[in-house]
Amino acid sequence: MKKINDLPQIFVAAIPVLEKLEEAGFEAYFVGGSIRDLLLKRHIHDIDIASSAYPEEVKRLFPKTIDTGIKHGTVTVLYNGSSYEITTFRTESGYQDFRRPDHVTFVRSLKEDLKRRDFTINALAMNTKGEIVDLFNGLDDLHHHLIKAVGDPLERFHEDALRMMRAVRFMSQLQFDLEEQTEEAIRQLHYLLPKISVERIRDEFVKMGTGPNSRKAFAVFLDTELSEGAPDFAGKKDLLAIYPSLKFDPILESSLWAVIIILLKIANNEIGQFMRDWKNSNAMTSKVEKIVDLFDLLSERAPTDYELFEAGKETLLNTIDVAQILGQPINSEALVDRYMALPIKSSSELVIDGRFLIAAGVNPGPKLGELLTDIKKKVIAGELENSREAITAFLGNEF
Ligand SMILES: Nc1ccn([C@@H]2O[C@H](COP(=O)(O)OP(=O)(O)OP(=O)(O)O)[C@@H](O)[C@H]2O)c(=O)n1
Ligand SMILES: [Mg+2]
Repeated sequence: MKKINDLPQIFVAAIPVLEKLEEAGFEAYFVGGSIRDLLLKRHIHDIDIASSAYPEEVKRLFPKTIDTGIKHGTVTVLYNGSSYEITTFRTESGYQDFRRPDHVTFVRSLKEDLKRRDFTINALAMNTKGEIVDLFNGLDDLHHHLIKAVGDPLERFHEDALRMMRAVRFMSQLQFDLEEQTEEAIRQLHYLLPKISVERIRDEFVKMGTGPNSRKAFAVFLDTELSEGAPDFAGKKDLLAIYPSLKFDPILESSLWAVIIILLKIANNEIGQFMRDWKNSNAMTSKVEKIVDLFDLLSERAPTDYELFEAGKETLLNTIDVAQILGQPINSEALVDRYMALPIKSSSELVIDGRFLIAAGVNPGPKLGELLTDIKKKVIAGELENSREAITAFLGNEF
């Protein structure tokens, strides 16, 4: 049995919780993604505990608990300043709608619990001594960098169609290959993806698209037809087929969306709808709109200083990133130099505002806004110094 000797602190801190369950006669293990990430020496963001204790039994053992998902067997235990999710060993039944089941059956055996998990690398468990329980050859698959369904892949994907997205997400994130029969099952069941909520599809899609091997994973996403069930992707395979041959894998989520929108040749006034179809936030949508706008501009001509100012540093750098991913030649160094040389980089850096103009005798109204913009443009163009004296003199000449 493989044994981990120096457990990271995040596990060590939780051991008393597992011990308390064991002392009461129950089984308790660390399970799921944290064991996979521990063995891959990846960052461990949270740990999950599985136990033979039923939720009520867990609640009786610990003074502070929260009913996180009692129906699904999950209780959160507050212990020593940390919170731990403890989920009762369970098998899920009644998957008629291809989503997470709405009722689960609690079981007392670890094996029953592990065999309904998605992939062998996610079906590992570890006890308090650091000993790894590997009932489905997950260690071997981890070693061979393989995403392989536990047992019959068709069953696993019928249980939860989101797992098909998780497969390509892990391919990208972990830089793993997809086992043949698991891939074949996705090809057969790809049409089930629309049963899953867009939010959950989006979260996996973004993890795939911003992972280190997204181009390779995207090829499988297209080849298995999984893409056909994603929002606004149906019938767009030809356009999306460029993705696997991009110059780089996107790292930023905003770059991912901008690249997709550019590949799909989505018109500027339709970006909002596309982003809403994917249930993206308004903040992400406006960020992406600005990037695509600037990208379109840069593809045609050099921007003016005022256009660079209006785009702002974040959009400029993000657009350069997108151009590099797409392999679009742009002189990024010169653009950044020009931006850095702008006399002001945001409107708040202008030494005057509307109130200053009113005090200087300008009548309030639409003309005032126009005058302020005019002054800003002149300052940015280097035609007017950003000082009260220079601007006062300029006003004197104007009136
Ligand atoms: N559709 C799903 C989602 C989760 N799981 C199981 O529940 C564990 C925890 O799920 P989750 O936290 O969603 O995923 P992780 O594999 O932990 O990946 P991440 O690092 O993104 O949290 C998984 O490892 C897997 O054993 C599953 O079988 N099927
Ligand atoms: Mg997890």
